[in-house]
Amino acid sequence: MSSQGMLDFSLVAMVDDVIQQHGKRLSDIDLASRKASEASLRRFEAAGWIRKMIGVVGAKDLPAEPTEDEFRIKMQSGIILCNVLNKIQAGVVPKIVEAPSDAVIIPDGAALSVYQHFENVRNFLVSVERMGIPTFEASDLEQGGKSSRIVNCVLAMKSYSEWKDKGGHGVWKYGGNFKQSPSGKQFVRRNSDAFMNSFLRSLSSEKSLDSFPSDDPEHDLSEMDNSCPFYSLIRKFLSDKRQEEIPTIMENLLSKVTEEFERRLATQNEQMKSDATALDVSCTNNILPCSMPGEMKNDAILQTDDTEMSKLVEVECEGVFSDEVDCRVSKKHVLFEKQNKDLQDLKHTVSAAKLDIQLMQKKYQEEINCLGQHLHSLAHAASGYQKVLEENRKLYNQVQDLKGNIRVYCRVRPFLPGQPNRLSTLASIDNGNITLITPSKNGKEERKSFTYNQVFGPSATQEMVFSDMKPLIRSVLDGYNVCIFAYGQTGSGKTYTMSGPNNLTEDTLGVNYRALEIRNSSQNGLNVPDANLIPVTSTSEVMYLMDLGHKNRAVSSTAMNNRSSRSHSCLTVYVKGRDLTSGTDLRGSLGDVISSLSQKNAHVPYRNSKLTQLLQDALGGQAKTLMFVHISPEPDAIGETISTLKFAERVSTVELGAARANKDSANVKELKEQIASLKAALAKKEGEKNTQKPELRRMLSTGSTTSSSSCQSVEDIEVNDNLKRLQRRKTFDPQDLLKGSANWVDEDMVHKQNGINMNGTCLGQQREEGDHQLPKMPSNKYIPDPSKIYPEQPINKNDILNHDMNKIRYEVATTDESDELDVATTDSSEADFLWRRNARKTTSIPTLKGSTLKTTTLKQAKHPERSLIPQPSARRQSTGTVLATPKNARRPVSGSGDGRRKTVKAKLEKH
Ligand SMILES: Nc1ncnc2c1ncn2[C@@H]1O[C@H](COP(=O)(O)OP(=O)(O)OP(=O)(O)O)[C@@H](O)[C@H]1O
Repeated sequence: MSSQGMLDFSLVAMVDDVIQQHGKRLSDIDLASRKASEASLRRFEAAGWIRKMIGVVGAKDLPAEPTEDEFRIKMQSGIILCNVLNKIQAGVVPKIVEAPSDAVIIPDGAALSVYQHFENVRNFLVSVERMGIPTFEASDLEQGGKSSRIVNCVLAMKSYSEWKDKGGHGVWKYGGNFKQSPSGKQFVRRNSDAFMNSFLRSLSSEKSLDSFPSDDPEHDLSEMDNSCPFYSLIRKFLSDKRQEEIPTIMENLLSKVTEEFERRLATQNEQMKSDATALDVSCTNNILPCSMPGEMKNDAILQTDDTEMSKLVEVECEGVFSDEVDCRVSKKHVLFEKQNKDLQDLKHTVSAAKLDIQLMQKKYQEEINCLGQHLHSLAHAASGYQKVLEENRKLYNQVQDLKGNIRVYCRVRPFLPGQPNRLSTLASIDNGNITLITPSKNGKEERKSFTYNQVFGPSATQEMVFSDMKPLIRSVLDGYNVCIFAYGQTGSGKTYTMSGPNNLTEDTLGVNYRALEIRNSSQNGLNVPDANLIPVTSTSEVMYLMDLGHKNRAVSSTAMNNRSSRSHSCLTVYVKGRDLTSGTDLRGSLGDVISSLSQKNAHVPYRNSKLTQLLQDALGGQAKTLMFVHISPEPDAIGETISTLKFAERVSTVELGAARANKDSANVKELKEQIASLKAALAKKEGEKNTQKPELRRMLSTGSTTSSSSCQSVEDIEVNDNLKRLQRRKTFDPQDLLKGSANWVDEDMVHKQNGINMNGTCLGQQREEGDHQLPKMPSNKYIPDPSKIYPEQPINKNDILNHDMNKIRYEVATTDESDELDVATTDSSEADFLWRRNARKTTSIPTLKGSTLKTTTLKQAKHPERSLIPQPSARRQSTGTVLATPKNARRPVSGSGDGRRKTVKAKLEKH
C-alpha cells in the first residue's frame, strides 16, 4: 500500500498541533530574528558604504558584513569615522590622530592611547553634529553600548553624502526609513486581510481558485472559513499578529508544519511497513498448514498475496480518499475482513487436513495390525523352520556319526584390535552355511558358500563354541574316543579355540580347559617319544601339566602371527569310567591336537609327520573326530581361506566308519581280569625263569606270521590264547575282541606295569589284519610318582608330559637316519608301524631300520592313494598330512570306511 496515496492523519489536525506546540514561540522568535535581521542589514549597508568611501585599507579591513562587535571595534578609534566624514566634506575634521598600528587596538576599545581615540571621536561627533547629522554617544563605541546608533549615524552620513552628490539642493533631512536590503529581501507592508487573502489563495491552489472571488475579500474569507477548517485555523492564528510579522510567522509555521508532516509521514511509512510484514507473516503462517496434500483451496489462498490485497483496498478506498479517517478505517476493515476470511478458510483447510490425517492414521493402524498378524504368523513359521533346521542339523549329525564322518566345524576369527583394514570377506553365516565374498577376475565381487556341521562367526564366544562341542566331548564318558583338532592358516585362531589367548580369563578358556571340567579322573598313556605319562587325580593337576606344556611350547613370530606356535600341541586324556548298574567299564580318550602352520616350507613336513602319527588313533575308525577349521576375515587372506574351506569341505565327506564305544562286557571283563592275573604271574615268574625266555620268544615267533621277533611280547601270546578260548565260547561276541581298545587296554595295563605305554585308540586296523599279536613298541616314559614333576620337586624336562613336539621335529631334521629316531617314530604310531611292516612284507626287508619319519612322509607322498582323506593344497600340507596318516598299503583306495569295515567283517567271519 502506498503511503503517498493514503495519509494516516488529518492535515488540519496536524497544523493545529503545530500551532498549539509552537504558536507563541513562533511569534517571539520571529520578531527577535526579524529585528536582528534588520539590524544586520543596516550594519552591512553601513560597512559597505564605508569601504566604498575610503577603500578597504582605509577602512582598516572592515568586513563587508561585520558582526555587531566587529563593526563597533573598527569604529572605536574614530579614525574611520573621521576619514569618512572628511571624504564627505574635506577638512571638516582638521586633525585625525592615527594609531601606531592595528595591533595596539585591542578588543573592547582598550586602546593604547585612549586619549587619542577620544580626541578623534570627539572631533568626529562635534563635526557631525555641526553638519546636522544624527550622532551617537561616545560610550556607544564601548562594549554594551548601542551600536545600532553608530550604524544609524553612518547611514545618515551616507544619506547626506548622497544628497550632496545629487547637488545638495534644499535642506538635507535624514528620515531613517528602511529600504530594500542588499540581499534583495524586502519586507512588504500590506493590509493584513488583503495579505491573508493573497496568502491563503496561494495555499489553496489544491482547491479551485475560482472559488475565491478576489474582489470581495470579506466574502472570500468567510467562504474559505466555511469550506475548510484549515483556513479558519490559520486565520485565527494570525489574527493577533502584526502585519509585518505574518510572513515570518507563516514561513516558520510552514517550516514547522513541513517538519511535522515529514515526521508523521515517516512514522506512518514505518507503521505501514511493519503492518505489511506482520501481514506477510500472518499470511505465511496461515498458508503453511494449507500445504497439506489434497487441498485445492490452498491454491486460491496462496495466490492472494498482499499486493493483490493492497489493490483491493485501494479500489475500495477510491472516491472516499478525501476523508482520510474513514478511508483508513475502511481499509483496515477490509483488510481485517479479508484476513478473517482467509483465517476461516485456513481453519477449514486445517480441520479437513486433520480429518484426512486421522483417516490415514486409522488406515495405517489397520494395515500395521494386519502386518503385525502376518509377521506374527511368519515369526511363528520361522521359529518352526528354525526348529526344523535345528532338528535337521541334529539328525544330520547323527547320520554323520553313524556313517562315521569327520565332523567339521568352522570358526571365523574376528578382526584383531589395531588392525587397520576392517573390510571382512565374510558375507553371511546361516545355520552351517558360510558365504564369503571373493574378488572375481572381471572386478565384480562373487560369493562362495560352504556347508559344515557348524559355523561360528567372529562374535562367537568360547562358551558358545564349547557348548556346541559338549555332547561330543561327553561321549568320551560313553566309551568313545574323541579327537578334536584345529586346522587353519597361521594366525587364524587355532590356539585361541583350543587353549585360549595368552592372558587367560574364565571367559576365554579354550576347549582343552573346558573339557576338563567335565570330569576329573583319568588314566594315562601317550606314545610320543620323550613324552611322559603322569598319573593325575584331579583337574587341577591336569591343568598344571597343560600349563607346563604350554610354557615349553616353541613360539616365534610369523608374518601374520607374533606368537605363532612353532610346535604341535597334543593333549591326550585317558578316561576310565564304570557303569555301576551293569558293572561295565567305559574307557575313552581325547586326542587334542593344535597344529600350527609354518610360513616356510622347510619345517612343515617334519612337524606334520609327527602329528600324523599322533592322530593315527583318532583316525583309526574308533574315534569321533572333529576337525575345527579356522579362517581369518582379512581380504588378503582370501586365497588361504578358500583353500582351507575347500579342503575342509572335502574332509567332511570322508567316512571313517561309525565310532564304537570301548565297552567291556562282563565276560570280557572277566577274561581281562584272568589275563591280567596271568600277566602278573608271568611277570613275577619272569625274573625267576630267565632261562625260559628264549623258549617264549621262540613260541612267539612261531605264533606270528608277520611281525618280527623283536616286536613280540609275552602279552601277545596270552592274547592269542585268550582269543582261542573266546572263540570257543558260544555266548561271546567276537566284536568285543575286535574292539581293539579292549585288548589294547590289556596291553596298556601290562605295559604300564612294565614301564611301557601305548596309545589305546587305534587298534581296529590291527585286528583287521587278523594279526592279534601286538608289536612290542618302545614306549613313553611312565612316571608313577607324580611328585617328580610337581612344584616341590625340581622339574626334569624329560619327566614331563611334554606338549612341545618341536623337539621331536628337530631331532628328525638332524638325525634323519638314526636308529633311535626310527624306533621312536615307530613307537609313536602303531599304524605307521603296521604299514611299514606290510611294506616290509612286500619287500622282504625284515628290519625297521632306515624307515625314518622323513622317509615315511616321502613314501606317503609317493603313494597318495593310501590316504583316505583328500590332500590339502601345498600350503596346507602340514595339516593335510595330519589327516593323511599312512595306512596299510592294502587298504582300499576309496570308500575307505565302508571298505575297511567290510574287511573287518570278512576277518570276523573267518574267526
Ligand atoms: N575368536 C577369537 N577372538 C579373539 N581373538 C582371537 C580369536 N581367535 C584368534 N584370536 C587372536 O588372534 C591371534 C592369532 O590367534 P592364534 O595364535 O590362536 O592363531 P593360530 O592359528 O594358533 O596361529 P599359528 O598357527 O600361527 O600358531 C591371537 O592374538 C589370538 O588371541
